[in-house]
Amino acid sequence: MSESIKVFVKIRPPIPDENKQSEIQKLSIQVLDNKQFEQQNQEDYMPILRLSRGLYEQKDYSFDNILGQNTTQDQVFNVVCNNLIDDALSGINRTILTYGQTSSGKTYTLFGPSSEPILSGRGDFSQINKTSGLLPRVCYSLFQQIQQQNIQAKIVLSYVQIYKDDVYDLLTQKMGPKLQFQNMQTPTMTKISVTSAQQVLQLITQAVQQRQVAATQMNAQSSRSHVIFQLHISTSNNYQSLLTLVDLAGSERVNRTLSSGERLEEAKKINQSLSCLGKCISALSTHQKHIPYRDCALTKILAESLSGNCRTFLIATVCPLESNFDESNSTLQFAQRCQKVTTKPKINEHMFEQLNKQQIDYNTDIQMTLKGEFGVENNVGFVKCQCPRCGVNLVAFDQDIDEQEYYQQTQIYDQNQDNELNYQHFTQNLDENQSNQSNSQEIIQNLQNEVITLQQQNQNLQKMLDQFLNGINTMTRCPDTRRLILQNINSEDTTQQQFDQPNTTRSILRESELTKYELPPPAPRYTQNHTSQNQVQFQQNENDDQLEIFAKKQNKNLKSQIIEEDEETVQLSINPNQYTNKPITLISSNELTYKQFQPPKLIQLKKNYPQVVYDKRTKTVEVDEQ
Ligand SMILES: Nc1ncnc2c1ncn2[C@@H]1O[C@H](COP(=O)(O)OP(=O)(O)OP(=O)(O)O)[C@@H](O)[C@H]1O
Repeated sequence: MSESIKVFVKIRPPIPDENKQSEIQKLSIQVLDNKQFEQQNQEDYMPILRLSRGLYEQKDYSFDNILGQNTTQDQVFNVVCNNLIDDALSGINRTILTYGQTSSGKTYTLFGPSSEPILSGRGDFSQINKTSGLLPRVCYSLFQQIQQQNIQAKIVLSYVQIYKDDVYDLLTQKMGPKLQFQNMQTPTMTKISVTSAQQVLQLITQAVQQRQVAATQMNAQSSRSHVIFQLHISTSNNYQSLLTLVDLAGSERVNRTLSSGERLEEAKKINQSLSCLGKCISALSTHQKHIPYRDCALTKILAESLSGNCRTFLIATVCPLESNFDESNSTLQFAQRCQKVTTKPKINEHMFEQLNKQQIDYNTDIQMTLKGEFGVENNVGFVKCQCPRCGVNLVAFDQDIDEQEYYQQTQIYDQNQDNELNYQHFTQNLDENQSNQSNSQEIIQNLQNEVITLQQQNQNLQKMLDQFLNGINTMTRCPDTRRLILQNINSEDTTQQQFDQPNTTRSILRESELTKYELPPPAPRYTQNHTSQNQVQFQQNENDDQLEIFAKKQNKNLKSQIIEEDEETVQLSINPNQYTNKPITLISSNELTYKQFQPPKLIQLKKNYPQVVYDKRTKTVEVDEQ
């Protein structure tokens, strides 16, 4: 599963020189809303750091954790290395990088102050001091946990520095030749099997002399090389992991460090390699296809930590004074980009090989005894042997090897490695695309479900519309009234119509809908039969109740007279002169005191008395003119 690089910011306290300056310089970094350490490992908590210069220049950043000026080395270890050893012993690769401007406290964070025994070579490194950095703490913690968990582990140490873009072994007695890359990412470095924290620290201390450190204007002990410390761990539980701690050389503005000569050359190379690292991080954070790992030795070695099978943490170190505003800002921007980079840590398993070599004494100078095989291969002499300490197979070819051919072979090899790495990235991208695709499918599925729900709602609305239209039919038989209602419906929709369809079409639709839903004429409940020219017979429909019929013409009472009324028949007479060609409605009215009558009845009407319609709702009978 992919996860983002975790980023911590460590603010160095002012150091003695700066203390004098800080009387005239303001501090530029402020931590807003920083919780207590116990609360800081909560997943969703991101403390905020405010960087400011003067009154108006202000930038806020948030990170996984911010380690303020007063944070002790112990607290740094607890926060940054939380679960680190558990991970390493259960097959998960872990990397910690320190990044920041020169003199911001990277070496201090990782190793401790320059007086620390592993840096000075003096004193007792067989115990942890208050100021000891992460590296000795990790070593002690690792071996302690192995002992507590009662597991067997084979641990192999490698320790290299990258100086002016060349890789040098730090586990050899004196600075040897630069190392070649045996593949795209790994130089052919010495690996020493170790069995205790003290042993590791002793080897580290021996390497101090070789580390490229020099005084600059900004740091009396400035690292002029990137240092990479690695422990290759394999356990009897059949897990295998790589623990990497990197102390990067600090970026420096030459006009501030006032470097010249050799220091200037070093500074250029340091800045160049940090810029390569920055480009890789930019490309990774914006999901570019090509990541320029091959541009420098540092990024070649860190490729796996930056995007591959590794859980990676970055500690961005910053100086507190306002005079460092620009450098701190650029460090924090880099750190922010790192938060967008993801790696894919996984559990690495392998068959554990029992340690069967006799214990080798490392306390004295390391002497290698090589026993090997000599021979000639493709006209080139070689010697093959195995390192008695770590069991690594070594092959050395005769110097006469055709350099051109060797160079070409290396190029092809590197190219293959490149392709392999690009292929890995391609498959990673493919994985991401596939997961995006499955997300899209999920979205489509949700949309389809929504469509189904909407269709159902639509059906319900359609039913309601049917009922409504039926209602209209039932309420009024009068075509004019219906038209009026429809017009009203249409006029309510006028705004919608502008976007929808022309008014006429809508009307037609409504009319046709109405026609579609028109029921067989419900009224009169008394079917009208012309029994003679001026006589209408009403016959009660089945299941209908009794009906009261009164006559009214517009608002005037109809001056009709009951001609005859018996059980079966009512006959009305209407004055022909008064009511010819006018609509006549038979309604309930007190003025005409009809009693209920049982159908069928006869109503005597004018001869061209046209249509009689009974309106169920108003309980009236309408008489339309023809
Ligand atoms: N947390 C701290 N407490 C006290 N002093 C510190 C702290 N962090 C750093 N320092 C001091 O600040 C100075 C610079 O620190 P350090 O050498 O670790 O910086 P750096 O980032 O590694 O620099 P460079 O990139 O030049 O190697 C040293 O004197 C160191 O002792």
